[in-house]
Amino acid sequence: MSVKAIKPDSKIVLVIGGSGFVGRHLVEKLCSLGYTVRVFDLRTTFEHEKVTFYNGDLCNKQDLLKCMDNVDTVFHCATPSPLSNNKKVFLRVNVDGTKNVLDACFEKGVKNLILTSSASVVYSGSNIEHGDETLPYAKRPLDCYTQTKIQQEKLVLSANSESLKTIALRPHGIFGPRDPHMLPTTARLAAAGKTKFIIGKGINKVDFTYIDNVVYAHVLAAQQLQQKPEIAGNAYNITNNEPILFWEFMSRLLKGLGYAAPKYHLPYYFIYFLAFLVQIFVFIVSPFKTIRPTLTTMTVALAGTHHYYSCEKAASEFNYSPVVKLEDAIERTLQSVPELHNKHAKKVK
Ligand SMILES: NC(=O)c1ccc[n+]([C@@H]2O[C@H](COP(=O)([O-])OP(=O)(O)OC[C@H]3O[C@@H](n4cnc5c(N)ncnc54)[C@H](O)[C@@H]3O)[C@@H](O)[C@H]2O)c1
Ligand SMILES: CC(C)CCC[C@@H](C)[C@H]1CC[C@H]2C3=C(CC[C@]12C)[C@@]1(C)CC[C@H](O)[C@@](C)(C(=O)O)[C@@H]1CC3
Repeated sequence: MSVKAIKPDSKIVLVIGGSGFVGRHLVEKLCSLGYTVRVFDLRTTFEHEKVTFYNGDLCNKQDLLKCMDNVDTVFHCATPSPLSNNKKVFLRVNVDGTKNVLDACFEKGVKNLILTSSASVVYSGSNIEHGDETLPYAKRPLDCYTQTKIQQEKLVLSANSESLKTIALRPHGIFGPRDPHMLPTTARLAAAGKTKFIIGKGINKVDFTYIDNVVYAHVLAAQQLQQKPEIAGNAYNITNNEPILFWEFMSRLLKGLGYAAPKYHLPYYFIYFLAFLVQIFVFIVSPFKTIRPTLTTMTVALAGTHHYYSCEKAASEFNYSPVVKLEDAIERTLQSVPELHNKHAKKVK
């Protein structure tokens, strides 16, 4: 089963957050398949002759209603930056904003809503090995991003109905060209000399998901929601199906960027406690100054524990399987970094 091209301009789709990393890759794929694509976002970050851009705030339902006439399917992939540290904004966008998206979908007769959720909605900092969708939502999420992603997913899945089919896709550790989070943060930390250390023993395995596989899953799910109503109302893990040692993956990126791989080990619980103290300090000064630390209990836990997931449910219920293997994905990602283009071009198959 693969994603299908459609009769050109026979279906109108809306990508909320379409100017972002996942959103833009999704928009480009949908256009290539013949969809009429609209983008709703706070900002416009690119031009495309086949795309109609609507600038607005999904927290303002009137803004949303303006772009939803005759829309068949909505892809909701808007979020404040996961590494920002603003609880109010997360609650406002991921929870109140998602309520607006659902209300607008019902008002405008949208048939399908695909939410880009996150595998971390079941992660509270303990090891997860081959975790499937039966795992409960994290009772104590490590940050307000994750807390609001849980609330968001619950809202979307409980809205599933005869008139609006909803589905939540849970990618994990998305990377690829134009990623604004993982690679740039890694490069910034490396440039500051902060990537000499391995947090913990370095034996924790994690999932990373190449952007083309995430986009493929979104289109596949959207194309099957109507034919397979049984998949509606469900959440599905979406990964590369190739769990890798976190520090091996990071070392590949760092060496690809021209930096040395981390080599000195730091005790995991010591760094976790340090991160906890940093967060207390950030909270104390927050009335006076907003600080966005990279060292948080969430990022330390992600760097020091197992967190990889099973995609068997997506494979069996809507035939998902990754279209780009991890090795190729890493090379393509490094090749996409302008200053590294020539160095990696020859390696890409
Ligand atoms: N990047 C990852 O590793 C990852 C992993 C799993 C899930 N996700 C999920 O994928 C989705 C996309 O993430 P991304 O990495 O592309 O993020 P991103 O920051 O690149 O894009 C998010 C987009 O949402 C827009 N947005 C934010 N607030 C808005 C508002 N109030 N109104 C309208 N638009 C608004 C932003 O302008 C931005 O263009 C998110 O739902 C995220 O939770 C991301
Ligand atoms: C050498 C350094 C330790 C490198 C630091 C890399 C770090 C910036 C990334 C490593 C794992 C990434 C990650 C997300 C953001 C960037 C990292 C922390 C993530 C929190 C982004 C939001 C997603 O929804 C996420 C929670 C998910 O489940 O995919 C991400 C988890 C991994």
